[in-house]
Amino acid sequence: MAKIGLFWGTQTGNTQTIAEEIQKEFGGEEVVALYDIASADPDDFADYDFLIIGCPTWNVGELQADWDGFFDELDAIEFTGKKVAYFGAGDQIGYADNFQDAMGILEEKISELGGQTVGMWSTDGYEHSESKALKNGKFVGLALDEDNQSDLTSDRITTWVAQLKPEFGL
Ligand SMILES: Cc1cc2nc3c(=O)[nH]c(=O)nc-3n(C[C@H](O)[C@H](O)[C@H](O)COP(=O)(O)O)c2cc1C
Repeated sequence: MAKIGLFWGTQTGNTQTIAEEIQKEFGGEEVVALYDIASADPDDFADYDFLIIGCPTWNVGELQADWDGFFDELDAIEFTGKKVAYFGAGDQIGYADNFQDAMGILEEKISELGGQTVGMWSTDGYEHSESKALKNGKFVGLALDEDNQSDLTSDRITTWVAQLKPEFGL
């Protein structure tokens, strides 16, 4: 069974594509199992000590619709003892005051529920002005911008996964 459960939601496909790239970078489906949050069950989370959560920000600072629908179900999940990494898709130019807010909203909630955040990411190379995804001057996870910096995505994923492997103890 895969060691990592990666739960993603998407509106226009970017986050699914990114999730598949992250899976590949970790070594494929034997290492990372993918779940569309639109059809995921809270019990699916119980199978993994290592989780990756992927959510784009929509509607000016909001969760993607399927994550929004799942949000209250998070309360039923035992996150204590789990290491949780986050990634998001956003638009730092079009939504500079709300860049990656969804990643921050999910990280705050899951941390309150006991999850231990790993995979923090530097803000170097970004031009946003405000974000709920910032903690101690860093993004709480991998911030990707397919609208303005898609050329950087592959390298960012490679670097982030290399950072995560030891953080997950893999
Ligand atoms: C109406 C609309 C609202 C958006 N709001 C935000 C936002 O508040 N913050 C942000 O960082 N990106 C925002 N975005 C950008 C999307 O998050 C970005 O295009 C992302 O790649 C979409 O991912 P998806 O294809 O997985 O749904 C918005 C895009 C649209 C069209």
